[in-house]
Amino acid sequence: MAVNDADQSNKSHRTRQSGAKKDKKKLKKKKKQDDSEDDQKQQQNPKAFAFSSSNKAKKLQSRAVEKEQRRLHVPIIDRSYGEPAPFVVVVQGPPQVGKSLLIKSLIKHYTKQNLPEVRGPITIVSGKQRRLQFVECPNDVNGMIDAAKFADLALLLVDRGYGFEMETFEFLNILQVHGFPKVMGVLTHLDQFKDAKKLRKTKQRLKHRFWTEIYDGAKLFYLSGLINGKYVKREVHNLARFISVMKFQPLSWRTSHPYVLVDRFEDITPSEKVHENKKCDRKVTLYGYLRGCNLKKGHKVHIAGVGDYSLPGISALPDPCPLPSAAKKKGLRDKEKLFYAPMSGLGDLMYDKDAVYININDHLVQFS
Ligand SMILES: Nc1nc2c(ncn2[C@@H]2O[C@H](COP(=O)(O)OP(=O)(O)OP(=O)(O)O)[C@@H](O)[C@H]2O)c(=O)[nH]1
Repeated sequence: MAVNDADQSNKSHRTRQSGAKKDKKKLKKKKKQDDSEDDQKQQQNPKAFAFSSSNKAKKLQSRAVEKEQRRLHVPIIDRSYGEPAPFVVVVQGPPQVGKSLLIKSLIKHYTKQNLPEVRGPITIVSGKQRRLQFVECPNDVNGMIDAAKFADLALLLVDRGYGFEMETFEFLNILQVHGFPKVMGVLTHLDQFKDAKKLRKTKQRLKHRFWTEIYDGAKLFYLSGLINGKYVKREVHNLARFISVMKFQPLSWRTSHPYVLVDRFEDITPSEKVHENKKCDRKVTLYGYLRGCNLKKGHKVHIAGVGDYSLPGISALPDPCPLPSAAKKKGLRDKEKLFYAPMSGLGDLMYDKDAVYININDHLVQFS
């Protein structure tokens, strides 16, 4: 039978209501929709690099904070090799507060030797791996500025009778300029308090004043008075112990610049030249431990309070106060050297550029 194409009426397409074909179609449709949404998003370009999920944002944020903290806590590497130079303990305070007496008491504790007077840096061995150099800070601003540059630990002496004085605040401000070293407070003249309650109150007040100046919990020691003209042994022992185990952080400026704390100097200008002209140019040799980094011949150096000079020469000398282990290794002496204070006139070995001097006590010398 012939059928006219135009007359033919087809059943309209019935979309599948169930079965595999229906699922396939559904998936296809969904995919198409997603793609068009993505296209739309790309076209809109929501803020470039911004997060779209809050979880991701939280993770990113905490990671950034962690990274920053890690950067802040990177240990500063002490690049010095060999034995570390002695740590410098600067004893600072207003006049007559007891600076010399404290240094003498500490030296007595560490070395069992009596120091007649405090002049220049005094080097001692305080432990197997540690040497300390005690310096009394002068009572003028220039002296304080110099001391602030080389101090690894500053002992701030405070007379309880007067409380904190100008000198202490001045010194604290100066310390801030040059990189803050460790700071400890020491209260003296506490024996002048007769009333125990008043003493306790004053201690509290001064402690809180000290904390507001430095930081909450800064260490403050008390020296309760004198026994036979010396501080109480137990208190000095505690203070010495604290200094011996203290951790010193290398300050970044200092580790990148060479500096020397001179513990002895010698004028080597020929005497005829000085006789001829008292104001002639002098040649002076300076002795001390080199800190920071290496120093070279010809370097320009600044001598505090004097001026700028260039170094005509530099030479390494044997350590006048070696650590016990090093002294033993070299097999020079059985007795460990514990003490070196050339300007105060103590110490039994003295190294010069071209000679070594040995001090022998008079009672040990026998003449025949
Ligand atoms: N009663 C009492 N006297 C003390 C105390 N501390 C120090 N002195 C005395 O204070 C005087 C001064 O002590 P020094 O050690 O010479 O003080 P200084 O700070 O070195 O003094 P200058 O170098 O002149 O600034 C000495 O006679 C000490 O005996 C203390 O806690 N109680």
